[in-house]
Amino acid sequence: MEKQPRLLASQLFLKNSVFEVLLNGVLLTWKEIPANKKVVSGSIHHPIKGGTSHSVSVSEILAVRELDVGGGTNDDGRWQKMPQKLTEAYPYAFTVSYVERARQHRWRCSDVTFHCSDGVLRQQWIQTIREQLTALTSRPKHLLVYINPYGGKQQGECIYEQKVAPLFACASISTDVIVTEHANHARDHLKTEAELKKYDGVVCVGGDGMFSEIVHGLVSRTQRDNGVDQNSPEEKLVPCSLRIGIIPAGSTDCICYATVGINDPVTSALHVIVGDSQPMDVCSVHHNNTFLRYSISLLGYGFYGDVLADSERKRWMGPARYDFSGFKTFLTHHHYEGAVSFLPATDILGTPRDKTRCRAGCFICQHDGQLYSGDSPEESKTAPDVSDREYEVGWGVVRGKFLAINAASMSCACPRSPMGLSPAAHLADGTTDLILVRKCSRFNFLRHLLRHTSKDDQFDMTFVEVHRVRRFRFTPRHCQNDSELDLRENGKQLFSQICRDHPACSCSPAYSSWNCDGEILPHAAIEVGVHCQLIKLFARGIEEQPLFEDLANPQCAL
Ligand SMILES: CCCCCCCCCCCCC/C=C/[C@@H](O)[C@H](COP(=O)(O)O)NC(=O)CCCCC
Ligand SMILES: Nc1ncnc2c1ncn2[C@@H]1O[C@H](COP(=O)(O)OP(=O)(O)O)[C@@H](O)[C@H]1O
Ligand SMILES: [Ca+2]
Repeated sequence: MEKQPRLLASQLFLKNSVFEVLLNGVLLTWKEIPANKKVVSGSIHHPIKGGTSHSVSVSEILAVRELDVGGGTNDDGRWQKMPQKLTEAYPYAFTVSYVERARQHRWRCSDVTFHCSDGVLRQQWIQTIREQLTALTSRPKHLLVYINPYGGKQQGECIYEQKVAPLFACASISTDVIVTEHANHARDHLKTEAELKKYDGVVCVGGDGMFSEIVHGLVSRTQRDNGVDQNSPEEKLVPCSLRIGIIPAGSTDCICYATVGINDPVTSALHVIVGDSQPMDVCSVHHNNTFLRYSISLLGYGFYGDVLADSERKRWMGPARYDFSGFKTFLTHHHYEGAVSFLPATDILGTPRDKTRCRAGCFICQHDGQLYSGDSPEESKTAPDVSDREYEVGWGVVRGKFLAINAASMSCACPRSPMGLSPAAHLADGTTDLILVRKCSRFNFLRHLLRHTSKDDQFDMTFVEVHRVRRFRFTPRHCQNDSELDLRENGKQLFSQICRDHPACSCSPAYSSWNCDGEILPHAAIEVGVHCQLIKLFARGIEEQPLFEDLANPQCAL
């Protein structure tokens, strides 16, 4: 028979008042007892009306610890200031640390200290709370942490030491920390060396590029361990068992923002500690049956590829490099010619034009994720050659000149674009939103881009189309074969020569690059497939905000 959680109810002191404190296995509640209704002996629960009350889910309690009232410090060594009368009459105290929700999806760690006159009662409380925390099996106990010291504003180590490590210690999580020494250090360590069995998860301190390293390391390791060939675009990949936590310390941090709702290291650390789990789709990118990269957020050709290529040369500017290169790329207004063929996701709930958003516990992700087993008839269809594609059942093809070709496997919301590139995209539905922006005037493109920063619909424009797809391919007009890279290099030289000779020329180069989660891909011709729920994050998706956030405090729900 399943063991029932112990129910505990006592009258305990908190800040000069008596509180009725109740622990029932799901919630810890404390409610102030009006002065005329006190039952001082009380370990029996009496429902009492009136007074302030608080309620915390046991799943959001971080830790409980004894407080040494006499010495004035708790077992963290932190100084506790307490009224003398209280410490004399009720010398036994314990502190509960728990998650408190603040504004805009921010989480904070709060402490509440209860006092009593009986040492046995205090032990009973501490032990019972610890038992209930131990029963929460989804919580990590041992984590492998990678810090990129050069991401974003180069604050990764400091953010981790000051904001995150103390919280992990408070929650009794042990860590092995690696500060990376070069690009791909984390990826290669995960791929070949790391003793993954020792850990309950991996934590990444950095930006989207660093997260991408961790994903590449974990996914490649999992495929190798399971004998799966990543070079085959049709291969069904094996999901990774370890969850990944992101402590945002990069420039865009869009994966953190779109899965938590805010880029805040403390909030992210708390999501790791409570053991949240959010499945995520991953796109695989291939060229000529050779694996290139995985993408979790944005795969962008044209505008976002050019912004990235330009911004990489300006890393010294920090996150501001994207604003500079974004503006410059907008002015250059290059377009690129090619054919995009895609396999629409027809069997799913949801479209890219929906008004509903992917939120914590998303029904569409649950429904579409289950439906997508990888064996569906659509999935087994291979991409035909581009010349045949319009005639192939199920596949669509669009040819033309594009300012941007973007595939957003999730909303790609970030502080620059709070709704994201595809506001209705889902984290774990097995699809990506393919956004095609055809050549248009600078003015119209600016209107489209500006809509990324507002609530207006960026797809409601004649030169923009969006498709929710399972697979797609891009073939640039001027090359359809293996020698693409050579052509590309020669083409660049040729083009720059022509443009040097004709400075006023407004023609576009033949190729852009792909921006793959902030990393540049060298090939223009790619084939992309979505792998539903291949990885899991220590996150839960963005929580719905209370209707009147200013007034509503979910901690005071009683
Ligand atoms: C001229 C007005 C332009 C206004 C456009 C604003 C739209 C911004 C949308 C940003 C979407 C970002 C998608 C996420 C991409 C990241 O993976 C990538 C790498 O991040 P990180 O490793 O943390 O540096 N970031 C980018 O590619 C930056 C794109 C910024 C474009 C202005
Ligand atoms: N120690 C290191 N030195 C140099 N580059 C690194 C190091 N560790 C990781 N990187 C690389 O830095 C790049 C950017 O990292 P990221 O954390 O995403 O910062 P940002 O958001 O500023 O781009 C990634 O491509 C990653 O591979
Ligand atoms: Ca998706």
